[in-house]
Amino acid sequence: MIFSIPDVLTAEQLNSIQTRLEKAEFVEGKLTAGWHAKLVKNNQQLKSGSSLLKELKTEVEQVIKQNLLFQTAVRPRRIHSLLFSRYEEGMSYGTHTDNALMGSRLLRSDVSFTLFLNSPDEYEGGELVIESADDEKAYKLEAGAMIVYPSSTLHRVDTVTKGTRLVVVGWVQSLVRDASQREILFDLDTARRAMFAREGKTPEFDLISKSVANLLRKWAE
Ligand SMILES: O=C(O)CCC(=O)C(=O)O
Ligand SMILES: [Fe+2]
Repeated sequence: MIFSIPDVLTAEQLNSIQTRLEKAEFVEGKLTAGWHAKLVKNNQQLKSGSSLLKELKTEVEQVIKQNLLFQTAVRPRRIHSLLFSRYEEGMSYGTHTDNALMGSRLLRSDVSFTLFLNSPDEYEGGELVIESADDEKAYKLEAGAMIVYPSSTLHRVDTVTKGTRLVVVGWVQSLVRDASQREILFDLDTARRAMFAREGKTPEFDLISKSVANLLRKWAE
């Protein structure tokens, strides 16, 4: 399931993050890419180990974690490996797949996300393109919005031909590893919330709630 979430960050939060990033030290993105992704990764990212990275990571993780749509659709166990990436004119990230296990703790990447930190008006090109078996789709969202997609895909960032693209990318180890199981839970949860809003706590709502809980018990790890 690929979906977007608008307004994950407020204008104030975006402003504050942008201001802090303006003065920050960025390094070559290749430093954190796997051996094959290195060949096609041409961007910059906030220096790892810096206190600013720690501070921003905590802030952004906190906001993402609290988003209800994210919680129900992704079921995060760990949000991890956040990178603040910058693409200047001429930069891109060619077709690749994300590493399955990341960092020294070998956290699994079930779900990938890109949270856009500046407006699409500020740059040309720079679309995130996600491939499927017979098609591909390009995403370039408003500042503060986030695109969420399965880590199992091939994807790329097209060349920025003008301006600067600023994003946070990150990965999630989900409580529910299987994407089709996550989708069943998401659909049932969405349906029961709609029923609750319309009719309150009916016996049908209770039955669906019971199923959601029992499926989670079966599938969560
Ligand atoms: O910048 C993006 O939107 C995605 C970057 C990406 O694919 C990655 O860092 O693995
Ligand atoms: Fe990627």
